[in-house]
Amino acid sequence: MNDVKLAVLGGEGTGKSALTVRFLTKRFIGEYASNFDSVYNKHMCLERKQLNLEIYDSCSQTQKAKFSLTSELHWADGFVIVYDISDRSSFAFAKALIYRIRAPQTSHCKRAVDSAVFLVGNKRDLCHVREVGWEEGQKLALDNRCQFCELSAAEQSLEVEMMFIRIIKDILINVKLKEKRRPSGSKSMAKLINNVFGKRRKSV
Ligand SMILES: Nc1nc2c(ncn2[C@@H]2O[C@H](COP(=O)(O)OP(=O)(O)OP(=O)(O)O)[C@@H](O)[C@H]2O)c(=O)[nH]1
Repeated sequence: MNDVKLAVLGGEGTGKSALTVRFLTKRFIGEYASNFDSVYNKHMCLERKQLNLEIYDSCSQTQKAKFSLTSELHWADGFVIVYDISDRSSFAFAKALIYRIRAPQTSHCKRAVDSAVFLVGNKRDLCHVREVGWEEGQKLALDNRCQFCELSAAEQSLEVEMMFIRIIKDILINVKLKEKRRPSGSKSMAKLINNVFGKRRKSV
C-alpha cells in the first residue's frame, strides 16, 4: 500500500476547499468552513496500485500566520498551488509559495525540492474578469518544474479529477525513482564487499 500525502495551498478564497471537495465528492457546494485546516483521507486504486491518499486543505488564515511552511514541506509528497485567475494578488501569493517550495534551503526537508507541484489557476468560469493571463501561469509553472492547468471547481468536475490524478501519478513516479536510486541494504553490502575484495583479487 502506497501512502500519498498532498497539500493544497494558496491565497485566501482561491477555491482550495472547493477543489478538494469536488475531487472527493464530485460536488461543488459553494461555501466552505474556512477557519481551520482539514486533512481528508481517501482510499483509492490507481493503475492497479492501492493508495492511501491524504489531502491537507490549508486554511488561508493559518497559512498566513506561518508562511515558513516548514511542517507542510516536511509532510507532503506533492503540492497543489491554487490561485484565482480573477485575482492578481492570489497569483503573487502562489508564486511566493512555489519559490518557497523550490528554494535550495528547503533541500533538507523531506522531499520538497524534487516534489511534484501542480499550479492551478482556478475560477476559469470568471474569465470575463480575468486578471492573470494563461501564459503567465504557464510560464511560472515551466520556470519552476510544475505542471499547470486552468480550470473551474464550480463547473468542471472531470478536469478537477484529472488534475488530482496527474499529480498523484507524478508523486508515484518520484517515489519509484527514489527507490531505484537508493540501493537496498543487502545490495549495497554486496557492492561494498565486491569493491574491497574484488579489486584486491585482481591485483594479486
Ligand atoms: N466562480 C467560482 N467561484 C468559486 C470557484 N471555486 C470556488 N469558488 C468560490 O470561491 C469562494 C472561496 O472558495 P473556498 O473553496 O472556500 O476557497 P479557499 O481557498 O478554501 O478559502 P480559504 O480557506 O478561506 O482561503 C467560495 O465562495 C466558492 O464558492 C470557481 O471555480 N468558480
